[in-house]
Amino acid sequence: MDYVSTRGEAPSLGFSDALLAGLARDGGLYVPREWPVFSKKEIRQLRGKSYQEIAFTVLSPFVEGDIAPEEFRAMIDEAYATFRHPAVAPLVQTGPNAFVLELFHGTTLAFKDVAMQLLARLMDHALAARGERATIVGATSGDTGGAAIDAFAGRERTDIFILFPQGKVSPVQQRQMTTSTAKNVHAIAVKGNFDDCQNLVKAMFNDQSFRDRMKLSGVNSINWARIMAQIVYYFTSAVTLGAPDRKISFTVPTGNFGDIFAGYAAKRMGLSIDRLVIATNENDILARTLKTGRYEMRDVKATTSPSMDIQISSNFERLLFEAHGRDAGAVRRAMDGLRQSGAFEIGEGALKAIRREFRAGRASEKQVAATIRETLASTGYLLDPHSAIGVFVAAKHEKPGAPMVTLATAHPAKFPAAVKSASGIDPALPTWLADLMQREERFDVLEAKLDNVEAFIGDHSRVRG
Ligand SMILES: Cc1ncc(COP(=O)(O)O)c(C=O)c1O
Ligand SMILES: N[C@@H](CCOP(=O)(O)O)C(=O)O
Repeated sequence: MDYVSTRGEAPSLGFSDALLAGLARDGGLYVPREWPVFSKKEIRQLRGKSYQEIAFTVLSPFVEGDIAPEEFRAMIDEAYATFRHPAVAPLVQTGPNAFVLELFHGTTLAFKDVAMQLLARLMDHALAARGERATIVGATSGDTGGAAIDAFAGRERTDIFILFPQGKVSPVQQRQMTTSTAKNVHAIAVKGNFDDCQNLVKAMFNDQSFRDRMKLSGVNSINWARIMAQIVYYFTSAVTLGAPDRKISFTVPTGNFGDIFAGYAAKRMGLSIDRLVIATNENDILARTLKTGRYEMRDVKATTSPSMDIQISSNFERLLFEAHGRDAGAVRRAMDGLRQSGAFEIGEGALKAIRREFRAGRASEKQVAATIRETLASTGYLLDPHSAIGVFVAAKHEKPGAPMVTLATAHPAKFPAAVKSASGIDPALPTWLADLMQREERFDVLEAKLDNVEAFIGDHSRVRG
């Protein structure tokens, strides 16, 4: 399988090169040249299989020609052995047709662990094969950073630099990033918001000489391998609920559009998905875009779901590419508009294509708190604020008799203040993190300026240009 850039001006690459590249050299995002498609019979055969077996079957076409099957299987087994639940991503029924898909049984209690544990192993494998090292950079609104630091800590071939917005992540999220004792880990508090952090990461990738000198690689969902790994749980949950002989809908708490784009990919691969519902918090740029056809940035509001406090939703670019029939010129024009004026219009045809596949809704801060409280009262289930946004929006898009799965993207203990204020319950961290808040912190604070961040990374990375 090879990968093409959404902006059409970078060379197409094989899997491992796309993995190490992160962002394409033309600023675009890599997508597979074509979607592998599974027949109904092949999907039916996934029933009753383990998460690891399904991951191997579903993901193999994406790495074919690049990674030997037995090596890929070993990476999958090792990655998911870090999960604390035998099913990796169990389904929990919360209503007659309502389910939550728990994606928070990994080491850092958010869905990011699912992809990040595999990504770290894939990168080690690709770097070892080339005898190279890499400097990993990532931007986080709270969860990607912790998951990446956990997955890459102590790895010989990589140094990792995570930019998080100072004062805008939960205390648990911050500690997960700042208490690592591994020498290859660097947590950086940026004086700005998540979009500033993400812009800095993209700017470093677009600075070709810095990129080459530092051998930059990325762990955000701009990296195709992140999306790829997230496709698996749509398959595992859908076949459990009767796919391919029944259509399943999914509601996804959405920020950077990576998780829901993985659902779209699963559908393109033949999975019988009915509705794909985008759920946003008060930073509702995606819900507004679906309604009006205009993607228009506004100021970011701080909410109780900080991981979704995002305006520049990176993976929407991958959807635009598909919705425009893979016309890279149309994507370039939209992205130029976004850079120049903070907005772009989606043409009628593309908008129609997007609306055919997606619905969207938003939850206000009051609605999030009420959903946490009411779900607890009616089912005994305690949601984190991000998952609560999903459950609130899902309820508005359920169809009688059709299963609706909401992705539960984080454990409530990552956001104890918001959960306690909504429900009265103080959710406890699991035993392996019980002393997290007593661990010593280590991080640097930098202005949101490209020169400062590049100088810091240049001084601290073991990759020397
Ligand atoms: C807990 C949680 N829920 C939802 C999201 C949104 O996911 P995505 O950015 O893939 O849309 C994030 C951050 O990405 C998150 O950390
Ligand atoms: N919500 C994310 C933001 C970054 O998203 P990513 O999926 O592109 O890595 C976070 O928690 O950091």
